[in-house]
Amino acid sequence: MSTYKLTYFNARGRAEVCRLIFAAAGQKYEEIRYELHEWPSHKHETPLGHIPVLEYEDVKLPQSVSIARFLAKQFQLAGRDNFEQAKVDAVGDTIGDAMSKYMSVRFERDEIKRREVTKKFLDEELSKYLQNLEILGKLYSNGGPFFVGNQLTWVDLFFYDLGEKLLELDDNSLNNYRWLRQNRAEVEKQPRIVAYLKTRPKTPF
Ligand SMILES: N[C@@H](CCC(=O)N[C@@H](CS)C(=O)NCC(=O)O)C(=O)O
Repeated sequence: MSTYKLTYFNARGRAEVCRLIFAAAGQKYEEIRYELHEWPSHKHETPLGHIPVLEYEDVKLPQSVSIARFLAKQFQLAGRDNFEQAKVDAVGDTIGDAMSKYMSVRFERDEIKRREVTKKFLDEELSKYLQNLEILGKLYSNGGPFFVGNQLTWVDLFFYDLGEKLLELDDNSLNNYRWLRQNRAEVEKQPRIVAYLKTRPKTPF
């Protein structure tokens, strides 16, 4: 049995940051990927009725960002000291805000409304999140390509994932954000990430 078991849909969604952390750490884990129709009969097995859930030491941990932070600390991807971790968290919370907004837009059930909110998100709302992320990147990166302290942390992986989602929505969405594009390019060069991206299951979102 693996030390870590991650349960989510057969999708990247909110679990992909955790999978990227496992990949960057070279850590093996067990994975359950539910198809949508399988989920209702498993919902009651989770602490809060939603996924992702990480099982560790026979305990189930919900909340994607809490799981990501825990894994990052386990694998030294959270920042080298307390203050670096605070900077990493400030970036992570800013990405989290953008991710929550993206999720509400992308998975709006009513199709007409979804088109409206997607347009508003892309035309009016997204730029503030991305500008804020560039500000933090330039502030904490010491001139390097990673968000904090010249080394890869989980928030570089978190932004890699958010960026992929944004580019799926609009392939011009990162055009005005050179620092953020370079940050993603650097993540994409990491050998373990290269290997993971090549072999991960292909899913629509
Ligand atoms: N804040 C939670 C949100 C979790 C969440 O809403 N998960 C969705 C999938 S992305 C889910 O479980 N949906 C099925 C349901 O609520 O029944 C997190 O970040 O993990």
